[in-house]
Amino acid sequence: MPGALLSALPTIDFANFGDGTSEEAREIGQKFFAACRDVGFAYLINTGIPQDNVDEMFVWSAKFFRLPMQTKMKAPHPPEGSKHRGYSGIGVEQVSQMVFDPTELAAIRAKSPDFKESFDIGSPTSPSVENIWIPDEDLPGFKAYCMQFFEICKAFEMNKLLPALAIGLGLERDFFAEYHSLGDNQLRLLHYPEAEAEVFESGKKGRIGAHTDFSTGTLLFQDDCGGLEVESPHQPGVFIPAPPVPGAIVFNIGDFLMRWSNDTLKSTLHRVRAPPRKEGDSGMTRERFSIPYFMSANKEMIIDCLPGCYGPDKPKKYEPINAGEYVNMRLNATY
Ligand SMILES: O=C(O)CCC(=O)C(=O)O
Ligand SMILES: [Fe+2]
Repeated sequence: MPGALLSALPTIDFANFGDGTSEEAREIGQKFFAACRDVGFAYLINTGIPQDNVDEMFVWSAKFFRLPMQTKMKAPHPPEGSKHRGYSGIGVEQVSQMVFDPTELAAIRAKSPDFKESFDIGSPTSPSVENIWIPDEDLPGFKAYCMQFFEICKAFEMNKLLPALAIGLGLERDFFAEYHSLGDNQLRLLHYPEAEAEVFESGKKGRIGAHTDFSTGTLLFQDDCGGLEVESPHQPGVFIPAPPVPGAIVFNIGDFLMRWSNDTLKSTLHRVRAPPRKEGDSGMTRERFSIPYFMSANKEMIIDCLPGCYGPDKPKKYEPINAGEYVNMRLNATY
């Protein structure tokens, strides 16, 4: 029973969600909504995403990151943060929390660089940004599998996840569909290399600093290394472990949906730390792989406060905003 292994985060079981029209589906939606409102994070189980596909994506990710640097650099991430595609080497991206001032950003980067490398992939039909691939002969099959996995995530998003959220919010099952119809999402392969435990303990290097995600929500697949932590909903500044659970996907709300919901749903701070040393360790902290899939609204959509999230007792806190402008503003601050 996976539930017994989980941390303080709630678990949402999609087994009986079906097409989202049954009474059981309504209950799943309500439970999911409560998790997004109270914690902003949940483990999702029985999503219908086959574990074999997830495992295979991790195999491809490891093959990609093991390529020589000069091969990975055939698909370099452009300097603009908003063109979030291709390979970023160690130290290129520094996650920061709502800091937009260049001097302040430079100071954060210099202090404790996120020790990770990443490869970003978007929809092949994205109207705004094109994918950047290494030549297929350098890793035959890689591009095809990434695209297949992207579609697997998108199917779960469109057929189950967004409908469950809509139902939980008391909206029509398909409410979010037109806002996310273009699937302008981002699949990100992440690799945190191994290093001496001491460099993490002394703060010379970090894995990923505390941050919130920008967009609607994130599906996060992690390997068995551990180290993901989520800010406690009850104690600000206290982080609770979100350990890997076989077969479960971590889900979290992003800032965009928090704003859209008039702060009803929570975009919660999270970070990745090196797992603590264990007796008999060699003094090296092992490498870690993870694969977030960020779900975004179509860039041209203007979003105003979600129906049901405002009223006489809860006035609208935010002006309507264009989805693309919002996300670009956030992305440009990370490069
Ligand atoms: O590597 C992880 O588990 C977390 C990654 C993450 O939070 C992110 O990329 O936004
Ligand atoms: Fe994140």
